Amino acid sequence: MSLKASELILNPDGSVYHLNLRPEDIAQTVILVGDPDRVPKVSRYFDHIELKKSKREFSTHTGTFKGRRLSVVSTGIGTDNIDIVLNELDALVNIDFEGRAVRKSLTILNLIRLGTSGAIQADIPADTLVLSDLAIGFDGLLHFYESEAVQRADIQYAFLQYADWSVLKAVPYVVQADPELNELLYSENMVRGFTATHPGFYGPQGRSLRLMATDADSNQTLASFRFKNLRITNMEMETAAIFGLARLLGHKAASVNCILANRSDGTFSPDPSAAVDHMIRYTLERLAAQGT
Ligand SMILES: O=P(O)(O)O[C@H]1O[C@H](CO)[C@@H](O)[C@H]1O
Ligand SMILES: O=c1cc[nH]c(=O)[nH]1
Repeated sequence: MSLKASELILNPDGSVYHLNLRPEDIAQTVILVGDPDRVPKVSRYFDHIELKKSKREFSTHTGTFKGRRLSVVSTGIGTDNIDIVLNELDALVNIDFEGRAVRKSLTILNLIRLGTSGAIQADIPADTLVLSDLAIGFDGLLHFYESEAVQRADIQYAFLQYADWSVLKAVPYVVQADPELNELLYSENMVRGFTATHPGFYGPQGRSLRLMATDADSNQTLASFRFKNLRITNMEMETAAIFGLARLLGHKAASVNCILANRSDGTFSPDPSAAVDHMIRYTLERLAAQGT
């Protein structure tokens, strides 16, 4: 069945609507960063850059690192943007734009988020690299898709009961990283994490400037939750949607987050740009060493 012009939206040059990319523009391994200014901070380590394109907050560089083709794409902030980026990256590899039809043979992308995040546990200091095994999404995005099969209902219901969750908020969903990609990225100096993905930076993450949050203790509630030996480690604004949509679309996803703030003791990284640079160099070397 042909996808209508209103559903698969293509620009006059044949590129996909928001990302402004054509199928040949992306590599099979894509690094996702929130901040468009982080894209050149990744690609400056490439052997060479073959493509630079951008539109709105979505900036893409494609090139090679130690001979391996990689793309780095900025998502901007939030899971609403992740919905666009994951659907359009998938369309680039799995939909034939000329025939406007899903391809018979599907391509699996490796999607690796390199983000910044706040820790909620006292023993995870600023500058730590957290590799997320799981994520809990408080944004509700995944519930707009048929997604029960990829949700960890056991953890979700335990959390709902524990937190006495208000029905006025979206039902949290728990989703997993790709275990193979995580093994490839992991080393002992990282912390394995269970990442909370919020639909905002202030109220949803327990910050109050002039507006009061409905639950002033929400970070403590999250930090105290236990499921078997699991605890929620850190919070940011994209990982759960990346894990959930990647699983639904058949891609592999991982999320490495550099801890900038520790919300438990109120500290902040003394040198955030050095911490982010360390995360970038670590991940690139890891990908090159493992041949992904
Ligand atoms: O540094 P990035 O990747 O943007 O990630 C974090 O930083 C932003 C908030 O400052 C949110 O996008 C959050 O997830
Ligand atoms: O506290 C923080 C730090 C970075 N990003 C977030 O979303 N929260």
